Amino acid sequence: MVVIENVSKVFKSGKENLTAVDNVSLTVRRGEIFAIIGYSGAGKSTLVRLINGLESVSEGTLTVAGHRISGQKESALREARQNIGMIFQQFNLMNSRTIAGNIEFPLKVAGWDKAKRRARVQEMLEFVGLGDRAKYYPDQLSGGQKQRVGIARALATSPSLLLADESTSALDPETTQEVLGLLKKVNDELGITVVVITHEMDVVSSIADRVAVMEKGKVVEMGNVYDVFSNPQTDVARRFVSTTVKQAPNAFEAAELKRRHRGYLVNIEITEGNTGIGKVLSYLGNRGVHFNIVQGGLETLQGKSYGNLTLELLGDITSLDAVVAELATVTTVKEVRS
Ligand SMILES: Nc1ncnc2c1ncn2[C@@H]1O[C@H](COP(=O)(O)OP(=O)(O)OP(=O)(O)O)[C@@H](O)[C@H]1O
Repeated sequence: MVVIENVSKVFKSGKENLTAVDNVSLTVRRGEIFAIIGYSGAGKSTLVRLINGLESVSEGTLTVAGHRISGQKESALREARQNIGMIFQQFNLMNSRTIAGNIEFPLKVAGWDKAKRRARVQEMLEFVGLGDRAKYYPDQLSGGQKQRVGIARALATSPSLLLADESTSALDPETTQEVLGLLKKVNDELGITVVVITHEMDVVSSIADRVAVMEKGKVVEMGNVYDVFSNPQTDVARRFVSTTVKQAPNAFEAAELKRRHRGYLVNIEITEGNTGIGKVLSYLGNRGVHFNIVQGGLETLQGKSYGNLTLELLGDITSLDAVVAELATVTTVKEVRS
């Protein structure tokens, strides 16, 4: 759906060059929800603006649904953009128009006749759950409702791609989940490909199929959401994971744990695959070893768990060594050291 090949964007200001997007290559597949996550300044918004042609690429090629975006003139871009809907953090609704008027606007621009416009507006209002709000004005709606209008407006002309740039960042956690639920419905029921730009791990874990992690203009990790976040390879991905799941003890926590527990402390990784952990732990008693769970965190992504547990193992040295060796055959085991 979106094919980005070796794309860079360099902003020039005076003698300074700033590379906002640095040699990025990625493919968003038709029908998926693809997340781009990164901290402020990573280049996410610039990448989205390159996808819809609001910024021109400095290098590389970019196509959306087979339409070339890079290197095109404004007239060709206008046509390509009809296939792309976009929603924004601040909703960008026109306050002087009713909700129906906002949703109708892109249909007017696209030249739809009045009867068709009316029917489509009502259809979209029903789809986003605002069937009874047609005559309201944006100021009379909550943030979540405004974003629903934004989604209805973006989808009115039936694009095949929806770009959501920090679309839930201005919303509280509960409303965020409602809007994410609606984006999932857009994807499931209408088959629209969704690209979500975010700095929030929860957004990715709630709805995305695949993710690209951006840092300093580059994509530093990319893949299936579960694979990337259950086994992060870069510091930036690990930082995102740590916002949702407690990590293995750091040096300070390890010292504190050692002060409070006299047993042998080990941290084990939990992933969906290693069902063998339970088996090993359930036989510990037979070896004269007991355990306490003293710290840890578990999370579910795409219906699969990942995380880690810190265990205090109690028993004689030889049995402990044997147990640790056995655990090491089914998962990653690290001694907790201060
Ligand atoms: N029009 C512009 N002119 C000059 N520099 C720009 C322009 N747009 C973005 N930049 C710079 O490019 C870099 C990437 O910005 P971008 O907005 O794409 O990042 P981001 O990951 O979306 O962050 P945020 O969430 O804060 O918007 C930043 O250093 C920013 O200052």
